[in-house]
Amino acid sequence: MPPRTSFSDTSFSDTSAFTERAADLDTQDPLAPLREEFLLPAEVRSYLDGNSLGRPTRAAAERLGSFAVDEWGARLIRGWDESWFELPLRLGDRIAALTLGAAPGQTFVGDSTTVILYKLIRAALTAQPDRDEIILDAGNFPTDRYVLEGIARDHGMTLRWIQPDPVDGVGLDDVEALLGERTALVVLSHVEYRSGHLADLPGITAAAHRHGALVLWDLCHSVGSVEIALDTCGVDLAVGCTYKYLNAGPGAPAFGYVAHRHQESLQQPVQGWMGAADPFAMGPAYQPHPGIRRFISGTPPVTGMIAMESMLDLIEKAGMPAIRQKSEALTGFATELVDVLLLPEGVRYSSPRDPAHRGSHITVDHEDFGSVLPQLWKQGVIPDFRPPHGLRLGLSPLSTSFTEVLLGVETIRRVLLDVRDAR
Ligand SMILES: Cc1ncc(COP(=O)(O)O)c(C=O)c1O
Ligand SMILES: Nc1c(O)cccc1C(=O)C[C@H](N)C(=O)O
Repeated sequence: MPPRTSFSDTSFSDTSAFTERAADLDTQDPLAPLREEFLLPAEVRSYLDGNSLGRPTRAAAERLGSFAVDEWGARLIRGWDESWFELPLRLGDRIAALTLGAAPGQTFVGDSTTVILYKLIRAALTAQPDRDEIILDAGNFPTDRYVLEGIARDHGMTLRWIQPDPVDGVGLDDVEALLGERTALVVLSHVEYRSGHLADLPGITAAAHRHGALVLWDLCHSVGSVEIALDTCGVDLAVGCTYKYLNAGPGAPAFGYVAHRHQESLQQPVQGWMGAADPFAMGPAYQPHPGIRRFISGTPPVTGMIAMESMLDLIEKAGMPAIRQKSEALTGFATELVDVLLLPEGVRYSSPRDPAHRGSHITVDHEDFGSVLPQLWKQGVIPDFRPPHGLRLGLSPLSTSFTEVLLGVETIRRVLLDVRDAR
């Protein structure tokens, strides 16, 4: 029998239909073999949190061990000359080529997302002393908002807040309504961390430029799951974390992107020795390195970068178009399941219904989800929770199967009913 195109004709009692459909989707998935490249511990029955922390690849686990023994252990300080010094820019260029649509020499790896946000925002403002307004949105991730609040406080900037639709996020009109000749910078997330809404990056970037403003995009929830074209769209600045869909491991350093046309004119505020023109000259005064390296500050976190190379290999093998296609299929399947299994139990959507308008996660709401989550984790089903009542299903395209999604949503339904019955 051909796989069903939807569950609209299926009652929950026919769970075999769901199981059969999930199995068919996994069989037909051209990227399914790549899932075996990840560590898949049996007790994790359904991992739905790759947009917080991606699974490790098997190769990363092995690579971390050999790095400790063969490089750190055997080469010691010689490792810096042999490979580590170039790592931030070599990995930056790889991330750029594979996931950002960016030419070489514009992307570096190092620091946390928060610290790079601070450095690039400060650099953008210093370059525009005659502009004193920043556009941001109340739905952005807290670290973005907190960094901007601190900079506004310390440097006399006015924050122009967008109050976005909780599901449909920041729209072009929202930004255009606040743009003006005093706008220095627009700071937004490409994919919204709670709803998963996918912003109109090209349109908003062009609108900001029409008013002479710069744009900084936070790519944490899009890099590695959504196709991005920073150079083509004329993006000025971008930042993204590597521990979500780039599977670089907890606390792995972020990347920063600075378009070539800005590099000479931007001065980043944490001018450390590793961003100097000749770090080991240890000269009397700071002279910035002529290229993207000037945005590095101190010693880059080499150990934290080791794991990401093997994930970049998998992304290179799969290609971002196929990865995005799998992502849309996974979130599309998840919404089909939510429609049949969860909406009847009072669960509500907090994400756009159209896969083209969202990243690789969806959020559903119910007042009991705060109590449901711990039970799910105990049963090896691992989404995460975002206030006030949101269960977030993060579907990493290369490491998530359709069967895993079905198991997850079915378990969410069962635990939700158990929690309700226990009252
Ligand atoms: C949009 C966004 N920005 C930034 C961060 C995190 O910043 P950091 O890596 O500095 O904790 C996250 C979550 O990890 C995020 O979702
Ligand atoms: N980034 C995180 C972290 O470093 C530790 C624990 C959790 C997280 C997160 O999931 C935050 C993430 N950016 C979010 O979208 O909520």
